[in-house]
Amino acid sequence: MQPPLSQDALKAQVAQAALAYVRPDTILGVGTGSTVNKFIDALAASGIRLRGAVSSSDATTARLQAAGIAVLPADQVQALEWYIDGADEIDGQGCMIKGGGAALTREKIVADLAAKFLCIADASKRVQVLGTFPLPVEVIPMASANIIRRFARLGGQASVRLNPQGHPLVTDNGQHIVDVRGLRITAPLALEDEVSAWPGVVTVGIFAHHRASVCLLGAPHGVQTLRFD
Ligand SMILES: O=C(CO)[C@H](O)[C@H](O)COP(=O)(O)O
Repeated sequence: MQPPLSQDALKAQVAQAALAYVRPDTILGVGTGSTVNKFIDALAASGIRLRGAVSSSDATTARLQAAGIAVLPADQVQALEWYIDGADEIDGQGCMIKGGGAALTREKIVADLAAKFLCIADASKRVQVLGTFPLPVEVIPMASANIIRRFARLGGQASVRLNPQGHPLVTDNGQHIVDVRGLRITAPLALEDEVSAWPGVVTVGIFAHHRASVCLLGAPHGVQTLRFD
């Protein structure tokens, strides 16, 4: 009997499958994370030539450039057909929690440029209700204590994310991340709207307004395609 595929192998599988959505000579929005890294590697090895990519983080920019893919500034691109990114959780409507890699703000900005969002994830990310994964929120540091209190009133336990040195993690945008545990997100659109309106919130990691159009889910029996439009 074959040993079960590792999470890493499942990510590699969906990264490879995502190549079918890449049209040569177009501009692609590219997310952030270990699954996307595998996608960038697969794209580089595929020989598919892009006009360029719009990147969602400094880490992705570096990886794209190392792969010989031109990175175009987001403010010089009017529209994209596809944005390709991973997720920390995805529900049955294609709504997602994102931001485990602290790149949620630029991810949402690039996703907003795109007509369609292709989510690539291993099967462990598929959930019935969002919220087991701590919800990341990018915040302006002076607002974090108040935002933590606001989440407590909603029943969530929030804390500022620390870097390996024990200091608040600083995002590519110079801000902090608050991670919220204990929320059962049954109405993702409403919660995205509510938290987005709080003073000092830069971006909440609920992607309901920018939910996935298609999700390629890596499972032991192969890649499953979920369509949400
Ligand atoms: O939102 C993200 C980064 O901010 C990532 O898409 C998310 O954390 C999934 O990452 P991975 O592909 O490493 O599992």
